[in-house]
Amino acid sequence: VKKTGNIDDFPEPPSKVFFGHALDAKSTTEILNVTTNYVKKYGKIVKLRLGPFFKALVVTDYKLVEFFLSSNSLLTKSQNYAFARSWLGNGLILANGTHWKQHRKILTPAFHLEILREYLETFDSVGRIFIEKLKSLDNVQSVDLDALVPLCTLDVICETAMGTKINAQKGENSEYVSSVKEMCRIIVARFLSPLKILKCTYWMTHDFYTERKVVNILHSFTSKVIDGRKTNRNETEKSGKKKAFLDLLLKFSDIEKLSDRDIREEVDTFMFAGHDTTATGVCFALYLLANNPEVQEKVLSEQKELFGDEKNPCVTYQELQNMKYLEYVIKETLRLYPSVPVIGRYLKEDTTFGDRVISAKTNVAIFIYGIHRNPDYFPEPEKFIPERFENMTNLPPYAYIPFSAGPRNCIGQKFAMLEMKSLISKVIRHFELTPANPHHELVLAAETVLKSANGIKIGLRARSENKM
Ligand code: HEM
Repeated sequence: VKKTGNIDDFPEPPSKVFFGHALDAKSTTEILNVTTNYVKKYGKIVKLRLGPFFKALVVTDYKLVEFFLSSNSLLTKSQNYAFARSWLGNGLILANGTHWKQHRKILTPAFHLEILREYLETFDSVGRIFIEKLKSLDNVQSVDLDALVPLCTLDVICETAMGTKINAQKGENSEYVSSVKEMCRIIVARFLSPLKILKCTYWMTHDFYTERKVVNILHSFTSKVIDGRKTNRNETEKSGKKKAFLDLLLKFSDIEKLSDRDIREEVDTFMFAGHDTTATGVCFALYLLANNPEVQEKVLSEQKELFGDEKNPCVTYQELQNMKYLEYVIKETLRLYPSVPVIGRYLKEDTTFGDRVISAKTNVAIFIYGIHRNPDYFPEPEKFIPERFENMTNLPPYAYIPFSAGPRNCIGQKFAMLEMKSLISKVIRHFELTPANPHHELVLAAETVLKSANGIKIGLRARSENKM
C-alpha cells in the first residue's frame, strides 16, 4: 500500500500551547456544538489534541466508521473510558482483549429472544406503575420526564435481568439514580479540565472526593442486588426457565469461571447501560411526540388499529413487532438524539486506512451525533421526520448507528427496542402529550449519555377514562 500521509495530515482546528483543544468546550453543554462546528469547518476526519498526551481523531466519515467498527482487531476502547473504571471496573463496556471476548460469549445468551419474551410482562407491570405516577402528578402542564423515566427503566432492568424488585418508582433507592447522574457528569468533566484529566492533579479537585462518595453508593447498591438474588435464586432453578442475566453470572461463578468481583463489575455495567440509555430514548421520544402533534396522532391511530379502545392490553411480542410506525418514531428519535452521542477506540499500533497511516496511540472518537446529521443521507437533518425510515433503501449500514455496530455493538439492542415500544405506546394510550407550559427548550448535554441540562419537559392530558 502506498502510504502518502499519516495522522498529522488530517486537518486540525487552531489550538493552544500545552492544552491543545482541551479548553475549546468548557462544559458538557458545549461539546456537541463545538464538535459539530469542527466537523462543518474541517471535514469528516478532524485531528484534536487534549493536553500534551491525548491525541484524537473525530470521525464522521462513514467509510472510516465502517473500517473501525467492523474490524475484529480494533476493539480496544479509547483512553477516556478509563474515567469510568473506578465505577464499572472491567465490565463489558470497558473490557478489552480476551477478558472482553470471554465475557461477551458468556453473556450473549442472556439476551436471547426467548428470554426477552419472558420480560414483556414486567415491562407491562412496571409501565403501569409509571402511568399511575403520571396520573397522580399535581402539575401536568410541565412534567420533567428526566426526573421520572430513569426510575421506571431502573425498576425494569432490576426486575428482569437482575431478578430483583427494587421499587425505585415508589421512592426507594433513588440515591442510586442520582449517583449515576453525578458519576456520568464527572466522567465527562474530567475530560474537559486540564486539572482533572491527569491523575496526578485530579485529587486537588472537588470532583475527586465526590467521585469516591458516589462510587461507594453505586457499589453498595449493586452488592445488595447481588446478595438479594443469591438468596432467592432457588426459585428459577426449580422453574426450569432459561437463565436470566444475573443467574447466568452466578452459574459461572459456581464453576469458578467468574470471580465475585467480575460479577459486581458486570452488574454495575448492565445496571447502568440497561437503564440510562433507554430512559434517554423514551424521554426524547415523548418530548418529540408532544411537540409534533401530527406524528403523535399517527402513533395513536396505530395503537387504535391494534387494540381498539383498550388502554391496558397485555401486549404480546407480535403486537410490539407490529408497531411499525412507533418503530420509525423511535429510530428517528435515536437519530436526532442518540443516547450515546460518541464512542471511542484506541489504536495500539500504526493502522493503515486506504493510503493513509494513522499512528499508534491515537484515540478515535466516532461522533454518532454528527454522523446522524449528514444531509446526504438525512435530508433536512434537523427535522423530526419518522417517515424517512419507511422506505430507507439507500442507507449505508454505518451511516446510522445508535447502537454502534460490528463485534462490539450494543448487546441490549433488542431488549431496549422492546422496552421503549412497550412504555411509549402505553403512555400514548393513556395521555395526550402537549408542549410544556411555560415553553421548554432543550439544552443538550453530552454527559456520557445524552441529556438535556434543564430537563425534558412536556404537558400531559389524560385521555377519557376508558377510551383512547
Ligand atoms: C436506547 C437504548 C440503548 C442505546 C442507544 C445503546 C447504545 C449502545 C452503544 C452505542 C454501545 C457501544 C458503546 C461503545 O462502543 O463504547 C452500546 C454497548 C453496550 N450496551 Fe447498549 N444501548 C442501549 C441499551 C442497552 C441495554 C438495555 C443494555 C442492557 C440491558 C445495554 C448494554 C450494553 C453493553 C453491555 C454494551 C457493551 C457491549 C460490548 O462492548 O461488548 N445497552 N450500547
